[in-house]
Amino acid sequence: MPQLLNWGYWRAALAWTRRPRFSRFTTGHHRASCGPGCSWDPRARVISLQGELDRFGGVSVHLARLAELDRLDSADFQRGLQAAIQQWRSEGRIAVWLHIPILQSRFIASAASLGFCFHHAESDSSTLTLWLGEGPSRLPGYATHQVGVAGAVFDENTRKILVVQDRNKLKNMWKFPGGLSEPGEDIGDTAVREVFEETGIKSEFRSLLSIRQQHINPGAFGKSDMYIICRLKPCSFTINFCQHECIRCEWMDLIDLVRAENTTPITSRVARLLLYGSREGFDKIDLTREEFPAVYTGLFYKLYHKELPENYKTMAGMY
Ligand SMILES: NC(=O)C1=CN([C@@H]2O[C@H](COP(=O)(O)OP(=O)(O)OC[C@H]3O[C@@H](n4cnc5c(N)ncnc54)[C@H](O)[C@@H]3O)[C@@H](O)[C@H]2O)C=CC1
Ligand SMILES: [Mg+2]
Repeated sequence: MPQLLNWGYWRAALAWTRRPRFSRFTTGHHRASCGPGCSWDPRARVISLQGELDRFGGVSVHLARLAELDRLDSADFQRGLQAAIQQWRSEGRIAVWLHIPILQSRFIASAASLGFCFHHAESDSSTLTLWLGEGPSRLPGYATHQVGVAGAVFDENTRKILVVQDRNKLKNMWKFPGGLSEPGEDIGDTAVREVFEETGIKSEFRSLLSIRQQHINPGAFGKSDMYIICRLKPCSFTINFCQHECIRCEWMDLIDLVRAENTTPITSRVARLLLYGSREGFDKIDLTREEFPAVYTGLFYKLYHKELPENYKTMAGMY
């Protein structure tokens, strides 16, 4: 948890010369509260931010918490930020994280001229960083991969597998239906959702079969791409495929997909993996899923690995 510092600590964190246009602050000689995370002291003629100190010794500044932000011009902001940086340096802070609401993006150029760089952006804000510590920056980067998930829906009774041909890319190439994971979505849930959206087939997660990692992927805006294929069990069989995304969709004999030439290498390899699993037992190919509580956060996560025999899980009487 970042430590919230008291007002006095950050009194000089961001200051600019008071201007007459802030007339509502010209009377009174007490500190007026002007919103969460920000205080105004008419005597000191400064605006102070409630900076947050993180556990690594960096400082986070949320401009959204600064009152009168709409009326602050870029030059005043830059002067205030410069003074604050000096202060943080003298206090031995290692980095500054500056969170800027999209409507206040005019401050980005001011910050950049003082050495800040983009760290990441969300739909409504950007985050810039400035390294103040010794040597090159040790700040972690932002997201490095996108995650795509496909569902290999295999019907053990008919030995048929569900395949599609994309409308927009890989035309005439058979592949498994799938798509990009939503933020916070489990891998198996992405596979089930994407299969249903693209083909109309309902299914259940069974296991994780393969992971492909590819760098500098044009479809991932030049970032890395993780493409995960799951084994799914069908719960319905009537195809009603999405005309926007697919030009063909069918239940194909698994052996035909294994022999097919108009397919991607990854689809072909996973078809062979499924053939092996269906003949020798899926335990040979499945990475199964189990949920655990996270030690530090108390949240839950999923762990995927080859099935571990029950006596090895408990280790009862094993020593
Ligand atoms: N090796 C294989 O068999 C294949 C693997 N993949 C992997 O699957 C994952 C993504 O699957 P998708 O089916 O593509 O995702 P998806 O099912 O989430 O569809 C993405 C949608 O966004 C649209 N789209 C993408 N870029 C666009 C742009 N610049 N402008 C407008 N619309 C755009 C597409 O037309 C599609 O409708 C990735 O991980 C990718 O690497 C995708 C195709 C084949
Ligand atoms: Mg798709």
